[in-house]
Amino acid sequence: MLEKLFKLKAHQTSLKQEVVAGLTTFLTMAYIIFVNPMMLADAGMDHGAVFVATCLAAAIGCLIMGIVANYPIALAPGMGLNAFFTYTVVGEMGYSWETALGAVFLSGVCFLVLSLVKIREWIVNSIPMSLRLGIAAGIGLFLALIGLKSAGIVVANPATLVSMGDMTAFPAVMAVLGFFLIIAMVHHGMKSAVIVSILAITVLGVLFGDVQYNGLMAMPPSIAPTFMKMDLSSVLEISMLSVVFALLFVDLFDTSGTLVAVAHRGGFLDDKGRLPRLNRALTADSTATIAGAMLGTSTTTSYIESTAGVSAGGRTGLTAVVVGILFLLSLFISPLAGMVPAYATAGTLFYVAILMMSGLMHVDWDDLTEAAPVVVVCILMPLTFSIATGIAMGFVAYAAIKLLSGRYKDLSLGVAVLAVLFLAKFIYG
Ligand SMILES: Nc1ncnc2[nH]cnc12
Repeated sequence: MLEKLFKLKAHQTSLKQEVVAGLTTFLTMAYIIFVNPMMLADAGMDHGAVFVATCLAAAIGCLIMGIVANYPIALAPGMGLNAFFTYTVVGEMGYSWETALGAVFLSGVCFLVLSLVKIREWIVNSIPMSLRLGIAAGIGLFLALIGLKSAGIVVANPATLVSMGDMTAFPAVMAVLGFFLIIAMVHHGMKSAVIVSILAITVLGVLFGDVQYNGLMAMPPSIAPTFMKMDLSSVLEISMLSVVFALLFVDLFDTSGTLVAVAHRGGFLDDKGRLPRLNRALTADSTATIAGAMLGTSTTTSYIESTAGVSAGGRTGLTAVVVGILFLLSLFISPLAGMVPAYATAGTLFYVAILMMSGLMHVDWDDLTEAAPVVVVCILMPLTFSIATGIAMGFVAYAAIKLLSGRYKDLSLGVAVLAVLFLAKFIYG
């Protein structure tokens, strides 16, 4: 049956190879089980319920991707997208988390429709590569800042805006240690580096009496506080539509970039550089977002960490199915998830920042008209504490710079229209 469903022989793989690949991918992305509930709890959501929603949304995404699209690509609620949900939509714009979940739901439905009618490809292709790279890197810097702030390493300063916190305080020391541990372990090829670092720092927290030990395993907590709590009543307001648009937009870039990167690593692209069964992969992605919003989590997306499993030999959807099953089993480790302190995951955020910034090497730094908008996005995204603002400023900068430099041919209609819309939003609010 496995052979019929996943065509293991045709993909020159075996059950054992796929299970090892699935375990590898899971270990590299399992940090989301700890980070996501912590991040969404900042938006006022129930930690236990989000923990369950995170595991279930990831499992649903992985199982659909594996069984329907037959790709070794795993999904989970995305970093960056969860920060946008908590700090921009709820924190800055003041919407309730229920309304924000409604916006996630609607963005998932729009993504599904766009994928089915193939407009998605046109939108993504009309965005210049430099802006796509800049957006990924900017999200990375944004995550790094969140990590530094949560560990007390970067603190507010009325004179200079920000400055260094108390580096001898326990959380700061632990965060730095966790980060160094990850880098050293990754350097030595340890696939489980991130999760080992999170657990090691949590154990130190318990040993030093900073974290209370609550046990490791238990029946899953109730999902009732977030299940079907999304509120769709205000998502049709004009200001909310821009949130839906931003969520859709960020997910669009995120997913496209991730799918291409993973497919590239696995050799799944055809001779024209296209991904076969792309629509099935996108359908899995958007369906998982819709299911995640109903369960109680921010946007679910394809994970770049899937490249770890592909490097370990994962070639078919069976890898993703193994990851999905492991996320289901994770439902039983909620006491451990509840114990992990913020400083144990701060190093992880910084590490993800490094992964997301690596694309900057492909920017044409000799062409100022390409490099300048990239830097605008990268700097403004963390400093305005908003992914959406960073993206919008990048588009405006790109269009203005290309126009003033006389490089009209580089300016596609899509970018020009978006730049005008973003500019209007800055002016009229
Ligand atoms: N938003 C995201 N996109 C791709 N891979 C990720 N890994 C963690 N967050 C991710």
